[in-house]
Parts: sequence; structure tokens; C-alpha cells
Amino acid sequence: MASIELQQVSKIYQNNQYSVRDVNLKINDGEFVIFLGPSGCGKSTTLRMIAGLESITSGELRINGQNVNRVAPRDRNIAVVFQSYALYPHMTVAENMAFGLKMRGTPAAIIRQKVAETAAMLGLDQLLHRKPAALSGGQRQRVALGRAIVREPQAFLLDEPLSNLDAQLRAEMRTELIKLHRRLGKTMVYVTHDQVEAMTMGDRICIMRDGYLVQSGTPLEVYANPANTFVAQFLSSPPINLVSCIVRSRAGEIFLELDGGRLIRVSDYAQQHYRRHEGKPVTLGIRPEDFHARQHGAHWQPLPFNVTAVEALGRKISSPAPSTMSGLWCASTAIPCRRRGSGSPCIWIPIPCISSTAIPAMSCRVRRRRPLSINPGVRLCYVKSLCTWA
Ligand SMILES: Nc1ncnc2c1ncn2[C@@H]1O[C@H](COP(=O)(O)OP(=O)(O)OP(=O)(O)O)[C@@H](O)[C@H]1O
Repeated sequence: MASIELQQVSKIYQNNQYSVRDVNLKINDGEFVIFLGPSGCGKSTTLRMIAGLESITSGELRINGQNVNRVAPRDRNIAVVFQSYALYPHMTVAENMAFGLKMRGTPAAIIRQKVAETAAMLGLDQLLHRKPAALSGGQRQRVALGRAIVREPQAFLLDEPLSNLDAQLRAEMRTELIKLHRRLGKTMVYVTHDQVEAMTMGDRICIMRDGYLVQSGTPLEVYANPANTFVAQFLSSPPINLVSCIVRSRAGEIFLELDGGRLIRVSDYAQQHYRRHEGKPVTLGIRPEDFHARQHGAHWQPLPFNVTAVEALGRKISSPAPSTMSGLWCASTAIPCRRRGSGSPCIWIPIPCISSTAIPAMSCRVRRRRPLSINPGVRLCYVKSLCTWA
């Protein structure tokens, strides 16, 4: 078991540019943490620094409280599983799994026992005599995991381990990895740029951008309360609707002014929060799934708009649709959230008052079971929550 702590950790390669910048993060013993972010944001570099495969330019890396900046990878007792599997092609599954233990001089009887136990756990027991070339992608990935597990490391680092698999196998392996984490109870750090993996697998998501750790929290916390528009956009498909507006004061009350001068009155509860942003631009965000075809409770507000396209996705129907909202005026009891992480202030206002027309580029997603599922041409939808960033 291992806790891993990064304190102000940065990495600069020879090109003198930061690949990772001032990352502070404490990964608890037994936690399953996901590093998520676009290509080049520094996920793999961070993982490789934890493994000891890259040196740390500045900052401190601690494992179980000990500074390991200068500890060699083999002495960190951490296993790394790569996207490419990195299996030895001339060795059988059993030999691949046994290799690390053999190099450490573990007695043959113990190696046989550990390989047999791990192979049974991963469903590889019938494949022990095959070479990697005779295995499917999923089986190879399991061998790579098995090779890591037999070493009994204190933590696992997994760098996009499922990206070479097809969609169905990925879904199966996701579940396998979650079960494996529960069974082993070991610390796992998992790098991906796949939102579904991030949302479904980890105890915590760490979102990175341009070398910075932008936000960290449980998947639902980060989804419901994104620190900034980058996080909001990264964790949603179809993407969150973002609309620019300006905070205005009219007769002592605070409004969000949309393009064309239309106003959304901010609720009594949120007035104070917005007051300090008066005259400043804010971005309003509404998740596509927060539009529904019918009102479901007192906190839902009607927002008419035009749907111009519907995408049938099977379980859900998605509708990316430029549309037009038009004027309605509603009472409201909005609840601002507290600020999280770094970045601009994020304020959720679940029940806004709307008096607006012409909000551009809205998209919506509805559930198929709703009797009034949204079709092109439908104008009235309901919105449950939205958020803003100053
Ligand atoms: N050996 C290296 N020398 C110079 N720059 C590097 C080196 N390795 C990575 N970088 C740079 O560091 C930045 C972060 O790279 P990194 O591989 O950590 O990103 P990533 O988030 O894992 O991306 P991906 O999802 O594409 O693997 C990138 O700009 C990359 O070009």
C-alpha cells in the first residue's frame, strides 16, 4: 500500500518548456486516481515522474511520506502498465508474467505459485503456454496486468492501458480493472483522455491542462461543479452550452445581460455573489442533459428554443441544435455554490429567472422515454440548472 504526494512538482525537458508545472496532489493509500486531460497536457510525464522513469526538475515526490526524488524506479516498488503492453514476444504468457520475479531471484516454486494464482484471477490460466502473438488485445493487456500484479507492488501506474482495445473490450476491461482494484486494494493511478473511463473508474479525477493540475475531485463533484469552462467542456458530450453575458445592475438588482440586451434576473440568493462581478463578462453554462421536454418539478423553468437536429444514440437521443430562446419571466431561488479548485469563480444557479431571446448555439439532449422527446421544430424545453464563470 502506498500514499503518493506531489509537492510543487515541475518538469522541464531540454527545450526549456514546462511539461508539468507546480503540481500539488496527495493520493491516498488504496485510492484509484485518474489523470485526465487533452493530448500533451502532462499526464504521462507526471506518471513517469511518480514511477521514477523521468527526473523531477523541481518540487518533491513523497511515497509513504519519504522523499523519493532520487530513488531509482526499481526501488520504488511501483508497477507501470503501458498502453503498448510491452510484452516479450519470444516468451510465453507464463514466462512474461514470471520475468520480473525471476530477475529478482525469487525461488522457482514461489514464482510458479504466484503466476498460477494471478493467471486464475485474470482468467489467463488456459493461456499460460501461448506466446503474445497468439493472444487477442484484451488477453495481452491482461498479461501485462498479470506481470505487474505478481510483483505485488505497493502501487500501480497505468498509462492509457485500454486505448488499443475496441469499444466493447474497453468496456469489459473497465469493469475488470474496477474489480481488480477492489480485490487488491492497492493505490492506482490511471492516465486517460477518455471521459467515460475517467467518470466511471476512479475515486477521484485530476484534470490537467498545459502542465497544470486544474481541478481534482470525485467524478460527480467535478462534473457538477467544474472549476472553469475548460473542465466543463472537457467533461461533457455533447458539449456544454456556453453563452457570454455581462453582469448588470438595474434598480439595485443584479441581472445577466445576454447578446441583444436581454436580461436574466439572478435570484435573491445569488444576488450578492454576482454583485462583485458587476460590469464584468461572465460565461453561462447549461449542460445539454439539463434540457428536458417536460417540467419535472418546481425548480424547472421553461425555456423555449428551436431544435434543428436530433441525433439518435440508442439509449439517449442527442440534439446538437442551434436554437433561439425567447422571452419568459420566472420567479427564482438560485443557490450559488462555493468555489472549488483554481481558476475563475464558478457559481451554479440552479433556478434562474429568464427574460431572454436569441441565446445562440444551444444544444440539448433528452431521454428517449420522455413522451415528449425533442424533435426538430419543438420549441419548449425545460432547464433545471446552469452555471456561470466570471
Ligand atoms: N522527452 C521529451 N522531451 C521534450 N518534451 C517532451 C518529452 N516528453 C514529453 N514532452 C512534452 O511534454 C508535454 C507533456 O507530454 P505528456 O506526454 O506528458 O502529455 P500527455 O498528457 O501524456 O499526452 P498524451 O495524451 O498525448 O500522451 C508535451 O508538450 C510533450 O511534447
